Amino acid sequence: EYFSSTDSVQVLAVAEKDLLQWYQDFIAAQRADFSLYRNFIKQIKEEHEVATEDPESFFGNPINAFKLIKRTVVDWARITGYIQNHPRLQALNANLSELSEDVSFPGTDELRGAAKGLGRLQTMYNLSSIDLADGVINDINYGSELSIRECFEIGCNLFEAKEFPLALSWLQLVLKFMSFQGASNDTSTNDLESGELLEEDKILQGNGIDEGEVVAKQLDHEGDDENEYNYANEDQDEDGYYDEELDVDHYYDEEDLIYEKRYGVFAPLVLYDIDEFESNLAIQEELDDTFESSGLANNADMDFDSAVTDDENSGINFAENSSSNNLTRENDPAVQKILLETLEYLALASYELGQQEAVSAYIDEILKLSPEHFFKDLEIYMKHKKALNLKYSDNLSDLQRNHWYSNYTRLCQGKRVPQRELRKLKCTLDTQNQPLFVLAPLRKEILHTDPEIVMYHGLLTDTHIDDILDEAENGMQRSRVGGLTASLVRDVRVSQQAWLPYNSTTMKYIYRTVSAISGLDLTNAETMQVANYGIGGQYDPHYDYFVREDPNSQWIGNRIATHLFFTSDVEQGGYTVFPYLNVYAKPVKGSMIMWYNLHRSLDRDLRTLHAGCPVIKGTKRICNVWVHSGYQEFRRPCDVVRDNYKSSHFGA
Ligand SMILES: O=C(O)CCC(=O)C(=O)O
Ligand SMILES: [Fe+2]
Repeated sequence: EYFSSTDSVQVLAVAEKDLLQWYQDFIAAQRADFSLYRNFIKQIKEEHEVATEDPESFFGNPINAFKLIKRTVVDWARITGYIQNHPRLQALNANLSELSEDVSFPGTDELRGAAKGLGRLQTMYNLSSIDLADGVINDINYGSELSIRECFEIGCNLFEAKEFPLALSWLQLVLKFMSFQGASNDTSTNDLESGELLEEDKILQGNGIDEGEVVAKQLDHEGDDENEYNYANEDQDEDGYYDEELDVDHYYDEEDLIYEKRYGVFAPLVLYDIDEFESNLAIQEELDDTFESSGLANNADMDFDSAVTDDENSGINFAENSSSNNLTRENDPAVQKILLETLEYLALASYELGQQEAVSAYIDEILKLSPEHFFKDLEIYMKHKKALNLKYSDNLSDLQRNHWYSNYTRLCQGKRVPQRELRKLKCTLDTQNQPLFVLAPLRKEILHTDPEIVMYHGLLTDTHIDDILDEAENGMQRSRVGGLTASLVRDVRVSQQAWLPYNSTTMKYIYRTVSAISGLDLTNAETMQVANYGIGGQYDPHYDYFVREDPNSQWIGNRIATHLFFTSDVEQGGYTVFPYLNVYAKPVKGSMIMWYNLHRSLDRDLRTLHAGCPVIKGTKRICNVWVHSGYQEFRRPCDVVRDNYKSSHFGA
């Protein structure tokens, strides 16, 4: 579960650094080998060219005859042995499997989850796809743009998640970025130029600039000037590297092919698309078979010296080729493939939304690109099938259908409906008649009066919070919702959580503080829940009390009160909101919100519906102390009259 927690994303980033280093070293070493093989083979090939002119005379020369025999006995055997033993690849594989034991790499679900997280943010905060693609979140430019490929991935994943309008907006962006003037009717502009097309592909296509540099540097260290020369120049020759006729060249092509694949080098770890993975695997296997070689360390022993010396064919045409790296190439199969897939998704998403004309327009474009595309038949089907004509409301989620939904989103955006009552709200310093607070009075902010929702500021210091995080670190798991038996991982709550008992010094401090503030008996409190929310992390509107109480619960009675600590600030988003009460609270590190979930009569207070809004930027950390109603008879006695009438007309 990576998308739901910033902490785990950071773990992944650390793991990726390892991957980066390993592959970089691996590639550098492979390339160094390649140049040795190539030079060796080139030299032999030249000999054969001479030999074919007059074989009899050539091999009639005892020196030539000796060289041939020496090569077959010594050199070819060495190369073969070198290639067949494979410590480098074995070492890489060992590293990889060790890493995947430590870190569970994300899969397709996680990618989908992350895309949905972004989509949730867009819906909640009216963030346009084009702004996000430009790295702009709520008018703040964070300078991290999305590439076309990333926009494409978001679009596809949102489509698969049935978020059709959002999927459309992303895929239309892809079309626009590709400067495709087809069926897209969106006319807004974007900073991205088509020249920036498929930025990853540029890298993945193995133009090799970086790797070449790396190797050149490495060889520089080793003082191997010849090799460095070959290396630095190798990048310059984009297609084929060397004489086309040389068989060895196809190794390079294959190597490049691997990079060209979307997740080429990561294929064994990131299973994105099974077909793609399989074809990568096939290429990888072929490559492995070919280069079952021993490590670079053995190079010194090999007798390739003569072959390494000259290489007059390398290093030409640098300037020419660098301009052909521009990926706007219309006929580039990678570009065509994305374009086609984008159009396919656009046609399907439009179809789902009943946008019949758009469907036809997209299919026309598809057939222009690929006349035999199977959408040919689908077009007839789609044209003849009655337009779905879904209304806007047909696409609303259950959540969006709630009558409080607009309050919810408004509050999440930090906006309240103006109300007379708001004027009664105030901030006070309060000792609560507790000796604990005489010297350091509580800084109370009343957010709502009936039911009372109070925010207490500055309760936890950074040290307390660090202690809590340390204690919770090992127990974090994706949050589950649901009472009784069903405890499900659902999108309703996207966060990670752990539970802490009141044992340590800091936890005892929390226990004392909460009992002093609320006056409740904490012997009937749940252990403290620690949670953190990452990208799009949130908690849909809900009640903290249990609708059906668990007869086997270890706690007596329902959750009478919630104490919600904020243990981080949040850069953007992540407010706690009460849709019925027109209340929002912006998280402030070290503060706590407290409210009662039950009326004094212990009936459920339906007004306490609340939510954790999606985090837009940053990490949100909270802790919950839920106290149950048992033992509180003297702490919070009942009124004479039942007071549940106050909320009986609320509720979904
Ligand atoms: O994250 C929030 O602001 C609310 C959390 C919450 O309501 C809960 O954990 O029950
Ligand atoms: Fe809650």
